[in-house]
Amino acid sequence: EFLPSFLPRSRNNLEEIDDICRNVIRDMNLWGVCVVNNFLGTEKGLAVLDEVLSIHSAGLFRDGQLVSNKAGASDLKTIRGDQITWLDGKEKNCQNIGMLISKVDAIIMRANKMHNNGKLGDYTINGRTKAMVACYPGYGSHYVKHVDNPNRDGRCITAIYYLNRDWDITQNGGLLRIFPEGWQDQVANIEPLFDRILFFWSDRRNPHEVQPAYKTRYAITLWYFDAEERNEACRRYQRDKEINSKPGNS
Ligand SMILES: Cc1cc(NC(=O)CCC(=O)O)nc(C)c1Br
Ligand SMILES: [Fe+3]
Repeated sequence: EFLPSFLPRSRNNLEEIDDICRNVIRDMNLWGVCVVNNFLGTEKGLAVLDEVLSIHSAGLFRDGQLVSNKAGASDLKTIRGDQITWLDGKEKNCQNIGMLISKVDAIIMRANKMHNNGKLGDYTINGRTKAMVACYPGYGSHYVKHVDNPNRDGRCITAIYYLNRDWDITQNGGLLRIFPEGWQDQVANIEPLFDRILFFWSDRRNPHEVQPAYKTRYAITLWYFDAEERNEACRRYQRDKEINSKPGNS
């Protein structure tokens, strides 16, 4: 319907981006972890979910690694971990995933500029991985406790967008538990709720695990690079490759 022009414009998305940036900067510098709910709004969130569901039903997810179940060797049944696929968001029928990626980029790049002369947590962020779309198929699939970037591969921030509607953690499991360094014995229990995005430092400060999920659980992950750490990792990789390619080396 026609809206009289004198009505206040809805908060434009730059104001919204600024608000989110301030939250991200504060929480990352205070806790190393930041949760933002209602990131895209229901309608756009559902559009992203639809694209992920159609990718999944098209069988484009690579089977996740096999993890032996808790019963150990006795019971040979193995449980698939997460199934994943990598997207840059420009593929056909992925425009909403592409819009999500652009919004996360806008937040990270703006937060990077806003905070003490262009550094977020003393990082200079200049790139990221493709988007990793992950699906935990349920039936107890989980992800063991790990650190995303234990050996300075260049990744400084992990961003995970969750797509799970009507998620009941008591029935469906799939809790992400982070054990932030410096929090003493406190842990961060993150429910993988629809339209929620989570940011955390990718290095050893944030070991985390996904507890067994009993309903299909979707997430889209982006990892952002720190320029210096990434360049150093690439130089190390090149050097190792040269050393290993010389005759007589292992
Ligand atoms: C493939 C891969 C997946 C993940 N995912 C999570 O940690 C789960 C987070 C969540 O879905 O809540 N992490 C690493 C370091 C690799 Br590699
Ligand atoms: Fe991880």
